[in-house]
Amino acid sequence: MKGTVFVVGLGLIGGSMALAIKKEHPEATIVGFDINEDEIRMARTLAVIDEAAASVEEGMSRADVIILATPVMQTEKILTDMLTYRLRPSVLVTDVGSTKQRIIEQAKALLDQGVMFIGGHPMAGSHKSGVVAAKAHLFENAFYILTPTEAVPMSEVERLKQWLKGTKANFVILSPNDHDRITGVISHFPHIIAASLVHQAQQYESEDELVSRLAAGGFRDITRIASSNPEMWRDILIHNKTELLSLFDRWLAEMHRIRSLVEKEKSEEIYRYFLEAKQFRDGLPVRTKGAIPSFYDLYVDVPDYPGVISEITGYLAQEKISITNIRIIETREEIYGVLRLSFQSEMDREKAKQCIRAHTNYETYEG
Ligand SMILES: NC(=O)c1ccc[n+]([C@@H]2O[C@H](COP(=O)([O-])OP(=O)(O)OC[C@H]3O[C@@H](n4cnc5c(N)ncnc54)[C@H](O)[C@@H]3O)[C@@H](O)[C@H]2O)c1
Ligand SMILES: O=C(O)C(=O)C[C@]1(C(=O)O)C=C[C@@H](O)C=C1
Repeated sequence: MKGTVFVVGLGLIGGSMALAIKKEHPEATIVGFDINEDEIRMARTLAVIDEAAASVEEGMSRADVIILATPVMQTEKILTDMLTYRLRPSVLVTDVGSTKQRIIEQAKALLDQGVMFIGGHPMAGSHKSGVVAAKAHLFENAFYILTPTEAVPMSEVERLKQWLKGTKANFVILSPNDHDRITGVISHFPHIIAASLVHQAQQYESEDELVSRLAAGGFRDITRIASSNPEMWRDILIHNKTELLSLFDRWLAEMHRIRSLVEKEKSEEIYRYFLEAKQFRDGLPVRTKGAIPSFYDLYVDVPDYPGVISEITGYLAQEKISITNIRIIETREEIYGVLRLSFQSEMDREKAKQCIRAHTNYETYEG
């Protein structure tokens, strides 16, 4: 598609969106703006944007699509400022913020002026920030939630999806309330827990400096997200306050429940507590990232050492099992990578699973 896409906020998500759009629509012009001039310079050096705008207002005046990719409190402010800007009549405006209710509330004034605003949230990311961490494939196979209001015709939602096709994400439409309730449970509250675990370890560290030196795999896995951008998370907590307050109450009740089981040494119940959590966790489609699992995919947890891919493909070749696609989709900190192998049929996938199990002790999962 031809046109000018203006990205405000050239960080991890804004940069990744710019790259994904350019990949699918090379004829589009990507214009960017960031309050941090270093990010603009870096975005140009890395060819994430074609041009830098002189200001938010200047960039918006020539845009066919506007993507707000700033922390959510900044997005709210920009939405207010936009009310006085001169925009193209057919402009499509969207955001990528992790919360939706407050953003949509703010965007109502813009919608009242006839500007097509569609709230958005690509549900993939990282604890890293800044344009240097941006990747064109960041959102591939992830959920991408859209929260159009009734004022937005479906044809405009389809137009936005066409622009965002390069993300290769699975679009899902939700109400802003449902969005904030669900993301509160599976994203926002877990970030609070991760940060609180780090705080707890830090307090113990003052008593014994061995704490951080011994902090190993489990602690690192569960606290990775505590390394995320504090400004972004401060804004999210304030925006989703109501949901989070009720989650705090439920979490405290949950902690009291397990605390009491431990206090009373209820061994059978403690076992069940972990078993039920394991069963639910193991059933999550974690490795596919997205809504629609690709068929005949097999995921293999592989240790991160050179030659491991050729080792696995070698075993499969010996048994004449052909692979249609192979990809490392995720690297867990330092220990494992996840290898995604795709097959033409269910039978091939089953044979591959047996073959890998026979030759290695790597865990395999279906999508
Ligand atoms: N990081 C994730 O995992 C993730 C995933 C999905 C959505 N989001 C959402 O995406 C948005 C951006 O997050 P990110 O991870 O890219 O953060 P980031 O820190 O990497 O990038 C944000 C950028 O916005 C710029 N910025 C801040 N205020 C600005 C303003 N007023 N005008 C112009 N630029 C401004 C900052 O300088 C920074 O470069 C947030 O709303 C966040 O909630 C984040
Ligand atoms: O992988 C991570 O580091 C993330 O925290 C990504 C994550 C999430 O909670 O899943 C963070 C915030 C977003 O709004 C969407 C995705």
